[in-house]
Amino acid sequence: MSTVLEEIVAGVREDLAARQQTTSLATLTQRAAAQPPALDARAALAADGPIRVIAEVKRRSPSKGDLAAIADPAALAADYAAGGATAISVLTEARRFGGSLADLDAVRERVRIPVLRKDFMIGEYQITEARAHGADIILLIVAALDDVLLKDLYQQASQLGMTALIEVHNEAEIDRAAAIDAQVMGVNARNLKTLEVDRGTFARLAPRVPPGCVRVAESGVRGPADVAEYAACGADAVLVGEALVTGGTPAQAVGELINAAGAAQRTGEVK
Ligand SMILES: O=P(O)(O)OC[C@@H](O)[C@@H](O)c1c[nH]c2ccccc12
Repeated sequence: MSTVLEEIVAGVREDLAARQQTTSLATLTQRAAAQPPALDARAALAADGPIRVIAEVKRRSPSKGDLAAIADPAALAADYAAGGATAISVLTEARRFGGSLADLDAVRERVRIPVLRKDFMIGEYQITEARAHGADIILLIVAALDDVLLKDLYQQASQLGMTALIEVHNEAEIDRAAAIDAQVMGVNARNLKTLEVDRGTFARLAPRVPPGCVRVAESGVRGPADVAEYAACGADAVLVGEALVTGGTPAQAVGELINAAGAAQRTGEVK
């Protein structure tokens, strides 16, 4: 039986093949070269402060189904930025998450903070495509890549000036990410093979993340208390989708997450 991750990647592969028929890599390379340089997302995520929030534009998910219609992704991203988000994550996967490159374009045009293209990257075409559409950060999911491809895509992203958020879910994946000298690691509380969420994953794995590497806690944040907990366990940043798109007041919601981490830090909870 195939895992959820394998099923998602199979769909991504088909959609990718269709795009490759309509837009050549040479065209994307030209468009990427015409973009303003990528913003330094690593520095932004490593900056001082209680916690950095990467706020996600997420319409639906394989685990939860429809979350929010998001008719105007750029307006949502602007709200996130106004609330103090450090970066915006835009899901571009269409089949399971309802995203698109058009969403990425719209968000890129509106905000001046780093933008993450959140997708299932399986080849160099998508990395160039991300830069051509103005992304500053790409996601590389260790569980979806072999070591050779992981390293190739990581190097390509670096050459294009982008930051790679390397996503891990267990000890072995942290070691594989460390082997390519990952500078920004995202510990996903959701197992993409089963979609199960375990909020203890970050606390358990954080000590194994190499020092100097920016630590991002991904998924499962229900509200301020969960962010305070992630911050207390040493997260530099949190990546939040569902709680922000279903909350109704995104700018305020982002502010509350940041304040919760700040309050935890002031009362000495942060280790
Ligand atoms: O909606 P949540 O539970 O706040 O999760 C956000 C984000 O971490 C999640 O969307 C995510 C993390 N890694 C991914 C990889 C692919 C697709 C989605 C994801």
